[in-house]
Amino acid sequence: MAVKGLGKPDQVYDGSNVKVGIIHARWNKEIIDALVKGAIDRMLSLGVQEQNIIVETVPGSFELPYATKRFCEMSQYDVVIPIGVLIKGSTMHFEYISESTTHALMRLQESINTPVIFGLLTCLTEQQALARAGLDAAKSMHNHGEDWGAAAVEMAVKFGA
Ligand SMILES: O=Nc1c(NC[C@H](O)[C@H](O)[C@H](O)CO)[nH]c(=O)[nH]c1=O
Repeated sequence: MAVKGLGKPDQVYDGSNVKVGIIHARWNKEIIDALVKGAIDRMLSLGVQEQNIIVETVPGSFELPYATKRFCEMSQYDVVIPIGVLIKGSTMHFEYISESTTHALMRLQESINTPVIFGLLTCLTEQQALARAGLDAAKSMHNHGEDWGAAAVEMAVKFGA
């Protein structure tokens, strides 16, 4: 039995009154699109209304923190899901973006007083990223976007402003 992971949800949360913002990067589009679809499909299955899921895009993951902040200043959301896919290249670019973006997204919650779901994949290989979007041939992992959608509904219902 797998130990790692979220396990069965402790409760199913009703998303019918939840308004969600998804801000996603456009780097690594095939993987991004699968993650975004996974998050949306899971939220719809939890009762979130389609018109209450607002999607915006940015060029890359480094733009996510600022865009998420402005997104929440321009409209009211119960929760936001920044989504990005970072894949290690041959330089230190990956490390600097991963570290700075992760810390910025964590800190952002206090300043916007809105739950921020961590939708950043930080992968050492393309194969790792494909697997976490449910796109690898072996279907070795589930689509992590589904987890982010479920977390978004729970956080909005429990702690939404
Ligand atoms: O370099 N690799 C990646 C990347 N770089 C671009 C960066 O986020 C930003 O958009 C530019 O530096 C301009 O500010 N952005 C990603 O989302 N994934 C990557 O794997």
